[in-house]
Amino acid sequence: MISNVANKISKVFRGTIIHSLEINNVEILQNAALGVGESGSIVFLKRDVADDQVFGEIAKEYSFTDSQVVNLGKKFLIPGFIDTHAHAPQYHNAGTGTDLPLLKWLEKYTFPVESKFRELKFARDVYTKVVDRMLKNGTTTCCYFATIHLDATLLLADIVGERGQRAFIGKVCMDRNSPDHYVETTEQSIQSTKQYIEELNKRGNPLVQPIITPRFAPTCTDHLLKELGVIAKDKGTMIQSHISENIDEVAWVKSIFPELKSYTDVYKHFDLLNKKTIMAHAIHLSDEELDTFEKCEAGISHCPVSNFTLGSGAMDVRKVLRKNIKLGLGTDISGGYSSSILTVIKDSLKCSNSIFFHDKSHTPLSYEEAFYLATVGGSKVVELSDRIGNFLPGKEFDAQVIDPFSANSPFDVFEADTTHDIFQKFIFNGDDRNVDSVYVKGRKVI
Ligand SMILES: O=c1[nH]c(=O)c2nc[nH]c2[nH]1
Ligand SMILES: [Zn+2]
Repeated sequence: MISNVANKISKVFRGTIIHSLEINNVEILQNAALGVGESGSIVFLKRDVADDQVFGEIAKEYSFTDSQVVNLGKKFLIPGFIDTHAHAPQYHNAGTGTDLPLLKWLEKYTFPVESKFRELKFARDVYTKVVDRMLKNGTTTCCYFATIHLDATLLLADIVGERGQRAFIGKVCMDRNSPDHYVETTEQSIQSTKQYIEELNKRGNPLVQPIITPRFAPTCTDHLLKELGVIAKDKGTMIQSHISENIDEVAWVKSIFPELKSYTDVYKHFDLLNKKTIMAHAIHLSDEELDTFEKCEAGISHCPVSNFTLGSGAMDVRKVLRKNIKLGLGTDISGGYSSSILTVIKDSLKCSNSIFFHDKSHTPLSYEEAFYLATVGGSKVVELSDRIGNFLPGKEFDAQVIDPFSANSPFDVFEADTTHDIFQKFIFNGDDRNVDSVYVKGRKVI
């Protein structure tokens, strides 16, 4: 009998459980049982427990009763998705402003909407809706960019905390090459970043962490980049930014930092490239820059929906994976129009296929690999692979119950379909109508 209080069972899921162990190993467990402890951690994962007697023995061993058992029936359990790159304020614009490339898009649509977040009423409305939408789509962990506004960024953190999502939230820093209505002084940017970290840490929610967020190199002075590198090191925080998304952007960085070797070298020079760094896009990096990512153990957020929409280019996932660089998926709301990681999974396959069209040596990404990137891959990028990403005992229970037979399900299941087929149908044709419930660290949040 298990007596350890931390391991005291609160819930047991019985039925089909699907998760990734390795990039090419999706484990589909039929007749499995997963026990969640009162602390929100996974206490056990048992395979092959169809037999009631075998299940009864597990119930005895872990001291749980029938009333604590959730029989999944025709539903199945998968890990929560990890969105490694999203702009919460841009959710206001999601699905609009899809006609311009990056730099023009920032100027015409993005900076104007972000500057409105100085008003807390406006911020509350958008932030409540984006967090609810993310959770409905099964995103249990999200790396959010907020805006330059301290109050509104703390408000986002409070809303995320109330709703129970796991998140990294960054106050955006930008002190040059930005419009007059949306820019900070260097001192304001440094001070409000320090204050933000202090205030957020005071809230004491271990699920919601600050992340140092220089918007991207062109909108930050050398002084600001240097100070942000120092703060990140002092506080041990994660770092997020953008890199090498668009050809004009890369040329612009070269003209601003002529003394540095490359875009990657800019972040490295200012101590902003290490194993706690998440760089979005990374489409046009040279082999040498990818080597630097590998050496620094920095992670990449692949955002194909955004890359297709803004016409930025096709990132070569195989090049990144070959070098053993940590890789996750990101919606990049609202460069990406969809807040669903399922949409990102599908576009990551199209992106890889598009490379294969002109390079037959490229092996297209499989949907199982993309599912890995959306879960375990993301957990590595956010440096939480010991806690989330799959259902190994000891990890925290971040999960979605998927119902392929929900009312208004966007796909149909036929008699001959195997569990593998149904899972694949969900990945390609499913959406939030199939997300029955969502858990973060054992707490039901949907
Ligand atoms: O996709 C992007 N979205 C942004 O908001 C942004 N800012 C700089 N670079 C960016 N890229
Ligand atoms: Zn972005």
